[in-house]
Amino acid sequence: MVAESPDKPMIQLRRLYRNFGATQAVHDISFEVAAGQVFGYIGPNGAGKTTSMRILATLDIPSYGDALVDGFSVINDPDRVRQRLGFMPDSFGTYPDMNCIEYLDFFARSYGILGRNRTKALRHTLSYTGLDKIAEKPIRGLSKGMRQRLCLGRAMIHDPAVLILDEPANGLDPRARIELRHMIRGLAADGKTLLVSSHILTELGEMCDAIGIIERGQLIVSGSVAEIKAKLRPHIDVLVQLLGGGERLEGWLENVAEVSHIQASDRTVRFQLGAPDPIRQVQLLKAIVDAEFQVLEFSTESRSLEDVFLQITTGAVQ
Ligand SMILES: Nc1ncnc2c1ncn2[C@@H]1O[C@H](COP(=O)(O)OP(=O)(O)OP(=O)(O)O)[C@@H](O)[C@H]1O
Repeated sequence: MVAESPDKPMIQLRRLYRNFGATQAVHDISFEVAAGQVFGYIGPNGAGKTTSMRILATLDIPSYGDALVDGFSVINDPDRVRQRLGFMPDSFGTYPDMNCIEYLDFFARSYGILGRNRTKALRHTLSYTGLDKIAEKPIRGLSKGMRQRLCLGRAMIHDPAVLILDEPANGLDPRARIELRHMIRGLAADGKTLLVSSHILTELGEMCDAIGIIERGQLIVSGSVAEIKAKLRPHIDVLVQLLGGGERLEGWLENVAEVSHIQASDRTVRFQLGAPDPIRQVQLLKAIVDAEFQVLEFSTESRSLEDVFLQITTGAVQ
């Protein structure tokens, strides 16, 4: 099942609130995820990610506001939401004595998938998650990575248009993380819409079309990774490598508008340029070359996602 219109929002949070006594676990969160997009939901422990995901998965109800999946409200139409949504929780119960195929078959039956369709769904899920070679292995013998795959398989067995994955990369080794990233991008390429949480921004940055950063129940910032970086980056860092004359370039740059924080040695000059506009960078490079500095390399250094995350969040938990 995939969405018909590519621009249609498949996930919508509309002014969502969830209080537990005095704790405002989710406080006025709104965002949308368009069909076929991967949205990274990032925040420190206790930020409110699981609470909002559980509401989307119809396992909890909001104190105020609404959440919609494919246009259906979790409050008014939870059954339709469940048909369209697969949820992979951050901790999950597996049955150690069952094998992979029995486990997936159990969930396929629970979704009412019958006969040939069930055989097809099982075959597709086992092959997609790479579990086909160990389909008959008991769950108790599976590695953490294989268990995560099995749980993803369980979430996708009924071919939902939307997948909600709560910290799927948690505890995985680097190879398993890369494989997970490929599976997530593959699902998006097949037209699925995904909401994926993590408390590590770099884990998600590269695989997401957009991200939202949540802290203490509030969405602090959302948008594409590039947009968020640009929003938070009033300057760019420039590195110039020269054949020599770095100190002379330092003196020259002191008279250039929007240049600051210059650090120079004979062959290397670093500085900040207060305009992220690429045209300005091209003009500056041309001016440096025209002034007869022997430039070997002119590069801009992009700030890491970790830096961006640290700048946005205060690390506060409740
Ligand atoms: N059932 C509950 N009863 C009381 N408080 C709760 C309940 N569920 C969550 N909370 C509180 O709500 C806040 C948000 O928790 P939530 O699990 O949504 O955060 P999270 O971002 O998913 O964190 P983590 O990364 O640790 O899973 C926390 O302060 C948590 O203690």
